Amino acid sequence: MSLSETELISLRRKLHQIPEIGMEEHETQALLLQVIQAMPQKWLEIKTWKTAIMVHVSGQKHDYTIGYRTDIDALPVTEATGLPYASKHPGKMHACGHDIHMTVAIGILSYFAEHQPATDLTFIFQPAEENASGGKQLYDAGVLGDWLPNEIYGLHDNPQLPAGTIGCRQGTLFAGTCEIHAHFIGKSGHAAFPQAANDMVVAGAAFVTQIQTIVSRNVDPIQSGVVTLGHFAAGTTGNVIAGSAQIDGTIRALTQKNNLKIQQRVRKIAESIAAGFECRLELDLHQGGYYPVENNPQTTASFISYMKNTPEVDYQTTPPAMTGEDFGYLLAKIPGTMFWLGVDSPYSLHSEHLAPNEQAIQKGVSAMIGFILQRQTEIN
Ligand SMILES: CC(=O)N[C@@H](CCC[C@H](N)C(=O)O)C(=O)O
Repeated sequence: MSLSETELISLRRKLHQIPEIGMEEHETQALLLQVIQAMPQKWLEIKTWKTAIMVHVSGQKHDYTIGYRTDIDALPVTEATGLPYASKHPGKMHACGHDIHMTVAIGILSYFAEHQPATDLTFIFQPAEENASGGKQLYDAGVLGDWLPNEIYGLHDNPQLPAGTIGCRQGTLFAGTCEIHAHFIGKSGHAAFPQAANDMVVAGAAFVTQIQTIVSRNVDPIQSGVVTLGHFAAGTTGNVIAGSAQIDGTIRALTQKNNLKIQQRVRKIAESIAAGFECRLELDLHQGGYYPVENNPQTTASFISYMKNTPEVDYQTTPPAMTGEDFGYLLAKIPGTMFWLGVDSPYSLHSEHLAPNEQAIQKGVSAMIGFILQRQTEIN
């Protein structure tokens, strides 16, 4: 039998209790495998790669494959929801709702394990969306082989939308991101003798200040961009001059062109600060697989048309968001569509208080099963 809403909610709570950081999702992988192996196996084949799981559902015809992807990793966040099924892993939490994502994927898979699809389907349970471009790693490793989908879909939960509402748009849904890791290395010394040291608090502060000009002075104001520096660590105490400053942050832009332009400006400013302050710079600008999430015109037209015209689905066209997703990499390789699933919470993604409304799960499952069935008639 396809999994019921009650069974799905129970699974989601189990997954919620065992959050794991990217590429360490061993317990999560074991639980998902247990659930998948308990489904009818007639049309299923299962492969694993590191902590990923791939499931192939053999359809009535084999000339086309529709893909569905979920991420499975969690964040280094200490949960503060007070829920009875809160995280059992100290300092880790499904604060981005990937437990909801996995459960929706399992719900869709359990339906097609019972009802043979018209075309082949490939389900991808990918690790490390938050930290290590797990989708890119999996794709580049070539492990999908002939299970590589012709088109692919994936969702992200959205606390700002009512539970179960589907949100989508043509074009760019999410920004492309790039991590900034800048290390300025000078010379420490006594606070009383600045002439004998090279103070990296001052160099780092100058970098932080100058970076603020990128979005205001270098990015077309009609377009947009973000440069956030979320971490600055320098020095040890008030009367010792700091010999090093480590500054970390992230770039966000809705086009790859703007992302690269911002990267280039960050590099230029960091290098000029290092030259001006006569210090050493170690700079890592790391984009990995976090390309802008650009929805394909054809698959997205079909997706939006189904969601808009199905009375059981609440649909909203949503604006682009500055969140990132390594699904952007898969969409650069395979046409497809990413969409939002509303989970109605006053707290944002990555908040230690995030408590998604579980009613979204069944609505997401039903909407996606309906869409796959409809899409298969369009393809055949
Ligand atoms: C949906 C979401 O919150 N995604 C993350 C993706 C992280 C990208 C990368 N580690 C970076 O910080 O650039 C996000 O922070 O948007």
